[in-house]
Amino acid sequence: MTSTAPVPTLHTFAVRATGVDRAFGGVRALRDASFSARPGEIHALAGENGAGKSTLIKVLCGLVAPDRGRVEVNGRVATAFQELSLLPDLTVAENLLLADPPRGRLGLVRRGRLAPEARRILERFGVDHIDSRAVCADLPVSHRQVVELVRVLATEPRVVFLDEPTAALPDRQVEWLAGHMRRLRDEGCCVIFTSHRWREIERLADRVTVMRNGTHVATREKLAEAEAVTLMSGRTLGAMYPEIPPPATAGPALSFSDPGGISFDLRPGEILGVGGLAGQGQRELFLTLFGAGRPARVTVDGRPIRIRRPKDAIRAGLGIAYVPEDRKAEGLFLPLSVRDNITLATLGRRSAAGFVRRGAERAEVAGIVSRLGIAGGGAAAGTLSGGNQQKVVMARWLLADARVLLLFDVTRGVDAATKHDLYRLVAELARAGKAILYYSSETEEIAHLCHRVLVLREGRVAAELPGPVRDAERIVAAAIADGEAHA
Ligand SMILES: Nc1ncnc2c1ncn2[C@@H]1O[C@H](COP(=O)(O)OP(=O)(O)OP(=O)(O)O)[C@@H](O)[C@H]1O
Repeated sequence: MTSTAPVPTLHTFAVRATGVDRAFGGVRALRDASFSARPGEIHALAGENGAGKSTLIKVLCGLVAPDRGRVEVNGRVATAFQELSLLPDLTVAENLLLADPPRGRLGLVRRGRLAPEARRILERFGVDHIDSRAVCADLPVSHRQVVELVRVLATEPRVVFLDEPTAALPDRQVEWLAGHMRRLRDEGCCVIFTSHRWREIERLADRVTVMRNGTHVATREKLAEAEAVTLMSGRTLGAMYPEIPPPATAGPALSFSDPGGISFDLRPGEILGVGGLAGQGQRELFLTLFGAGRPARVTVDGRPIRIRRPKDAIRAGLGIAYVPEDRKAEGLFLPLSVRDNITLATLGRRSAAGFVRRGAERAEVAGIVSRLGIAGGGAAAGTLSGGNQQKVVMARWLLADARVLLLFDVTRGVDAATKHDLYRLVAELARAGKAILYYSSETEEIAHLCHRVLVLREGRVAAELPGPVRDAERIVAAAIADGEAHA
């Protein structure tokens, strides 16, 4: 039978949501949200923390039912989530083949075939350095993330959702993932991903959709970062990076000398960046200084101190803020209010004479809370978004006696507007005379925020660059150039 009816335009979209509402209890995660993505494109979803990106993905892949509105999908869908969905007690092979294990003639699972089959898949994706027999819980987070991605990509889907796929990946694996995203796109697959790193969106996405407050704001092929930030936050933020005040000329607040190959002095008001390719000893340096690594000797304000446990570091006036890999807030007392969390660090000081000066303290905290745009001073810290919790952790140091701050990847997984606020907080801490050691998995930040940058390679200082470096490529070049010189 022939028909002259026009061919239905089934393939103009791979997924489409129209007028979707979804609430969780009292929280309206999606409000009249619409979205559409095509086959053969990489489409980024951008928005602040809590804008509704993950919820939209969950609605589109059928994991969460919309309260209202329509969802249409063309083809097989695969999704990799932020919270890894691997079963931790199972091996890599079991996780990879869970949905479709190799079976014998009687339909029984051939356990002996699991590991070799999984190894073939890992080889196909160029990541056979990961042992298919390893138990997932024993793998580093970055490897678990790679396994999660391989599990998703290996199903040859027509639509792929990747919810912050790069947040736990080192640079090299980001390149690996980018390659596979492009390959899938070129094969006609629709690849949808979320990220808080604008450079990644710029580099990878054919189109970007911005969400704010659970709703669609714009979909564009080209979008400059400044406009994106305005669209995401609903406010004009001005320059992304603040002016960094000059450091004091006073003697060092901290001197560290490690026979292993890292030595530095850190002056009051100075922001010293720790850069280099991922995994070159940056984390170990921070852990050592915080008393959670190998024992170290440092000099703080001229006093030699031995650091063997975190208590030694805190007594010596070292404060640490970082985002742990599993993204659960540490260093905060979640049931206590924001205000109490900020003042906690100073209780010892204020009650030295037997009194806590509540009034003065309250005024000081109110000033900080409003200056830094921290939401809900009286609310329990546990109810804040990750980015706002991070602000509270750092705001504490403004009041506290800590003289040296160890800021380790404090902006990871945080949206652009909150990053903007955190950068200002870093500048303010420096202005208040705190000596700051700063690491970020985004080299861009180190390039803009730091007075000086130590470039690490294999646990040693490979180069020292005067800052602000501004051009992140120069830090990467210094890390690599030195590597070649040593090769
Ligand atoms: N299962 C749930 N129960 C209660 N509230 C939820 C649930 N899932 C999401 N929310 C709320 O819905 C809102 C949107 O969350 P969603 O995770 O979709 O945002 P997002 O844009 O993905 O944020 P992020 O960038 O931080 O991952 C937030 O206020 C969040 O707290």
